[in-house]
Parts: sequence; structure tokens; C-alpha cells
Amino acid sequence: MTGAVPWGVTVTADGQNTAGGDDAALEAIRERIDDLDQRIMQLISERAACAQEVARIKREADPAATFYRPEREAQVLRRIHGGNPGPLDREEMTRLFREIMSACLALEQPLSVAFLGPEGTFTQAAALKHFGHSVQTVAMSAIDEVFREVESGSVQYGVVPVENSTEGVVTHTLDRFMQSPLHICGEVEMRIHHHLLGQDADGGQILRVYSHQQSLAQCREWLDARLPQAERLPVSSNAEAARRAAGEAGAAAIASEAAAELYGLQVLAANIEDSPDNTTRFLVIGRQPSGPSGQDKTSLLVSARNRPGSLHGLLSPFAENDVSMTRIESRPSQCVNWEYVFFIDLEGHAQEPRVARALEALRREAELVKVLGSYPKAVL
Ligand SMILES: O=C(O)C(=O)C[C@]1(C(=O)O)C=C[C@@H](O)C=C1
Repeated sequence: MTGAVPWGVTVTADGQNTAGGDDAALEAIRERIDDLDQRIMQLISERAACAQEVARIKREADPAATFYRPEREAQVLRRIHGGNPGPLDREEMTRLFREIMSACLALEQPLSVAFLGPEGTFTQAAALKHFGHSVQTVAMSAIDEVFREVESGSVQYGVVPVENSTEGVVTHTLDRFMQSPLHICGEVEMRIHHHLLGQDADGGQILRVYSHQQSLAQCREWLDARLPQAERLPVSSNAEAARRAAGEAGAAAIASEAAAELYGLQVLAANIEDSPDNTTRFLVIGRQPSGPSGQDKTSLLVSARNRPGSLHGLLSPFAENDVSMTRIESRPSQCVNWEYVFFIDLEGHAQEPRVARALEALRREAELVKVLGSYPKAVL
């Protein structure tokens, strides 16, 4: 009997190494790896000491200083993304630096980040993708609670879903911004893969499929074709769906791999989403605005005056100042029946002169202009 051990050397049942003459070469390259590891560790430690020094400088300048600087993090990650020499993939290299910076920031100040829970949701995965694994993530049961936790100062930041490429906007999130003083300080994009999870790989009959209603909608065609008889039951999150499927016979869930691991379920069918490039965008919310990073977006909430041509009046300041609008979404105003507010995303930071000029012109046209935040474009 032979078997492959993790580093790829074939061994026989009695533990003999069949690589034979490669021993010396392997030994030499491992010595080099050991030496490189020592140097990498030394360099990471030096970097961490620099972060401690940065923290000291920030604290001296302002006892209530903000340690997390999204604009600086985006610049660091962009430099790594653009300068990676290979052979590691640039995304992989950027993820490694994401984690190094996350650990450095935790030395400056441990961060708590609220997310739309429970544990194992895509929103938690988005929070960890954005902040790295050295933050503490705190599960909330509703979008409104994520906002409240950040507003009250119980946690420093929050992560909420805002739109999906197949299902459109998450209206709860947009509506909540109407009454919130928080700033958007980052965005996260995640490719969403849905899996059918259940208790048994060789499958008893599936009578019920639980998932969040958006996920059920994103897998509609697959469900019509493969499980037409199963009842579709919307629940508050995909992780909640997984929790239920783990406790009920005849039940399955549509959720992520993380949820499968967390609730001890099997992946019965992988990647069942109807659209292969199904992406969800999340927003990071905090109490401080973020500075310009060089490649930013700005999100606005605007309400039009009730008069003819008012929508045209809202849009022309952008065209006149060469500012690209990437999204416009209308929602009923929560104050007056039949009046609408617009959520607008544009390219650039509010401190850039052309964006500042467009905003100034917009303020003359609109009833209300609220800058929800200027923030770095997602790097990963
Ligand atoms: O440059 C800073 O302001 C730092 O605090 C250092 C550092 C880093 O590790 O590079 C850490 C946290 C910040 O969010 C940004 C960058």
C-alpha cells in the first residue's frame, strides 16, 4: 500500500520514502524554506512594530484617534495586487497581505465588526474578506440591529448587504440610511455560490428547502428542474436555513460552504445558482468618514423638488463636471406619500474638486443632498 503525504512524497506502508535519490535535493530546498520563513517572520515582526509606532503617533495627535484607515489599507493592497511578481496568484498574495495588515491593526486597536448573522452568512464572509481574520465579528439578527450597534458605539464597524447582481437592491439597507448618521467607509464584493445542503449525501427524499428568499430566487431554475416537488420556505438567513436543515428530517438548505461546516451538513449539490456570476455587494458602515485613496466611490441620498424637470436637474451636475454615475435607485420617501428619494453612486471622492463642484451644483437643484460616504473601491 502506498499513500501521498501532504507535501507530495510517496511513502510505502512501512514508511519507506520512494523518492530515493531526491532526498538531498529536498533537504536543501527545505533548508532554504526554513531560512526564508525566519526572514519573513522577522520582516512581519518589523512591520508590526511599525504599526505600533503609527498607533503611538496617532494617539499622541488625538486621544480619540481612529486607527482603522480604509483609504491607506486600499492603497497598500492595490500596490501588492499590482506589483505581485508570481508564481503566487495576485489575489492570493493580496489575501496574505490582507491578513498581515489585519493582525497589525489588531495590535493598534482590537476591532469589533457587527454583521447580519447568524454565524456562517455571506455577510460574515464579506466582513472577514474586508477586515481579515484578526477582527472579532459579532452576529446581529437584523440589518437594523447592525446599524444600531454601530450608532451606539458597541462595535466600531458594521457590514450589511446592499445589492445583488440578479436580485437587485436590499431595500432594508437603503431605507435605513435615511435615518442614520453613519458613514459608508468601504464596499465588499463577493461572488456568491449557493449549495444545496442536507444531512445525508445519498439522500432521503427532500420535502422542504429552506433559504433566504433572495437565495431561493437566485436558484429558482435549478429548483424547478431538480426539486420541483419540494416546498420552498423562506427564512431570515441562509445560515438559519442550514440550522433548520440540520435538525429536521426531509429538509435541505440553500447556503454556503461555511454554513455546511458550521452546521455539520453535506453538500448535496454544489453551485446551484442560476447565474454563474452571481455577485453581492456589501457596505461597511462606521462613525468616521474615510479619506481619499485615489480610486474611490461616493454614495448619496438625494430628494428632488416636486416640480417639472427636477430629475433632469439632479443628473446634469454630474455630466457637466465629468463625474460618472454608476447607479441610481429610487425609494419611496419615508416622510411624504408619493415622494421619492434617490440613492446615487458615483465615481470619485467628495473631496476631489470635480466631485465637490458637482455636489455644490446638486445642492442648488435638490431638496436634500446627504453624502452617505466616500470610500475606496473594493480591491479584492
Ligand atoms: O498606516 C496606518 O495608519 C496604520 O495604522 C498601519 C496599517 C498597516 O498595517 O499598514 C494598519 C491599520 C490601518 O487601517 C492602515 C494601515
